[in-house]
Amino acid sequence: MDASRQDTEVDVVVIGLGPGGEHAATELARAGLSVVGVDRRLVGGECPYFGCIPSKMMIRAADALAEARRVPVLAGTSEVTPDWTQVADRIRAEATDDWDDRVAVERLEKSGARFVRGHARLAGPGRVVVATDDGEMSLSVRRGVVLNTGTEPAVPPIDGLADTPYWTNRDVVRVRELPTSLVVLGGGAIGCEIAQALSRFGVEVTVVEAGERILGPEEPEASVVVTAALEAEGITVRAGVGATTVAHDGAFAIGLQDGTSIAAQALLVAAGRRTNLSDIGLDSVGGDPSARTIETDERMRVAGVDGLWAIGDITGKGAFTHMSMYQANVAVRDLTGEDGPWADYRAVSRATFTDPEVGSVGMTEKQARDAGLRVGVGVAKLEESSRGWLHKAGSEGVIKVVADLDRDVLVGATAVGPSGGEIVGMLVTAVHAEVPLARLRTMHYAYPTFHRAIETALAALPPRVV
Ligand SMILES: Cc1cc2nc3c(=O)[nH]c(=O)nc-3n(C[C@H](O)[C@H](O)[C@H](O)COP(=O)(O)OP(=O)(O)OC[C@H]3O[C@@H](n4cnc5c(N)ncnc54)[C@H](O)[C@@H]3O)c2cc1C
Ligand SMILES: NC(=O)c1ccc[n+]([C@@H]2O[C@H](COP(=O)([O-])OP(=O)(O)OC[C@H]3O[C@@H](n4cnc5c(N)ncnc54)[C@H](O)[C@@H]3O)[C@@H](O)[C@H]2O)c1
Repeated sequence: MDASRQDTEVDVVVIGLGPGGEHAATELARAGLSVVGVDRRLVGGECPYFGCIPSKMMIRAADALAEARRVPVLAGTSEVTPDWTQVADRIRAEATDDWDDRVAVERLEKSGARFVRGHARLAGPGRVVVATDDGEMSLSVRRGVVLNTGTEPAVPPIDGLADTPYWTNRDVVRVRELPTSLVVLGGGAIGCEIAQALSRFGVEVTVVEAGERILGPEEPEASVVVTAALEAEGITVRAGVGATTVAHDGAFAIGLQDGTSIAAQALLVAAGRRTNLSDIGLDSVGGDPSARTIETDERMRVAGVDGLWAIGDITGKGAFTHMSMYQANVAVRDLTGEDGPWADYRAVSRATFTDPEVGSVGMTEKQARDAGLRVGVGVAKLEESSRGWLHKAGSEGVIKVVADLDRDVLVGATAVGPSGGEIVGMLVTAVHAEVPLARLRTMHYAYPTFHRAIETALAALPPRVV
């Protein structure tokens, strides 16, 4: 069938069905709008098939190994024999259906939305063209287009790299046989999480980070603790040095800026993401196809373009699944005529699932100082808390709170340690709801919990400036 003759009229087209796009299409259809959702790959996007879910399955398994290896410190002896087959099988069977999105497509269609697989692009105001296997489909849009086109792995222009069989996150989640050695290029969230998981399965891992420290966007205290933890497990962390050459001749040889070279059986490129904005026809509506991110207002409307919304990683507000879903809800409220609440980014939270885990919310100390706030900082070491001392093996961590001393509220916080991403939860509430410091200092903190160290960090804050 030649689909080019079709010219379907719909209320909303969602281009890209990452977590936010899938959610928005579903909710808009449930609200009674006629919706077409388009994806050129898999419904659900990066998170369920190549990102959060398979990587966290690796991490869950790797953490079980690490915990078993801690038995000799606390409870006797243990013998651990890692088997990657279980992880590879679980990723196929439980997470990705072997990278088949049939269930997600059915779920979407059940909501009343129509799904089209193909590459979509804007073709002027109120018009979307989709290139499908059956030809071109033209859609005329009454209410609006929601962009949720997400990202691709960014591959740095390193001499020789493009010609080698390097991995990105999309390859490593499919690995059935682990290599004996691995270089991870990039010490961000992806690099650190995967490096530690594979190392715990016996792979010899080196992390190469061009920036001065791994987990650069987090507080420096978090980088210090995580670097020490990775190194204690035998991972080599080479921070402050970029790769200049890559060659492959059976094995990889990675040349670094300082003249040294690392040999490894596999190479994972985890050097950031490239947003999918260049090939979606932004110029046809007056947008900039060369932009790295797309500017949106508090309702997720694209600045300066009528009838266009954008959500998810492409908005540059935090490349997280929960951000994509949050923004989807905002866009749905706007498209269905609700009166907010609109997007608020004061208390964006995130968790990096290394062990120790890094949970954080709001501003770092540097961001708060750069914003001109009168900043106070309180720090407590987790291993010095009662729970940390009891926990013993694997108790390293830190709680850091960042206060605006003029307003007497927290504007940011970081919890590094066992379950750091869970501990930070109460601090997310404190930042979001602007709970006065006096209240936080005088509430109950159960003994002996990890979160009780928050009370110690708060006590270390300087007094309010009046
Ligand atoms: C290894 C890894 C681990 C991660 N772990 C976490 C985590 O633990 N927690 C967390 O919150 N986040 C995590 N993330 C980030 C998370 O995956 C993303 O933030 C999340 O997927 C949201 O992305 P998105 O909604 O912007 O779109 P994406 O998930 O990137 O999806 C975009 C979709 O748009 C489609 N598309 C693009 N262009 C077009 C077009 N022109 N036409 C049709 N379709 C198109 C793509 O095929 C894709 O399906 C991780 C990412 C990676 C890579
Ligand atoms: N737990 C989570 O929430 C989670 C987990 C993984 C990914 N993510 C999201 O996915 C996004 C992408 O993750 P990422 O880790 O790829 O990106 P990132 O931008 O966080 O980190 C990439 C790192 O690679 C380094 N780098 C860049 N070029 C390099 C080079 N040539 N040599 C050496 N180092 C180089 C950068 O300095 C940076 O530290 C993140 O922004 C994050 O929001 C979230």
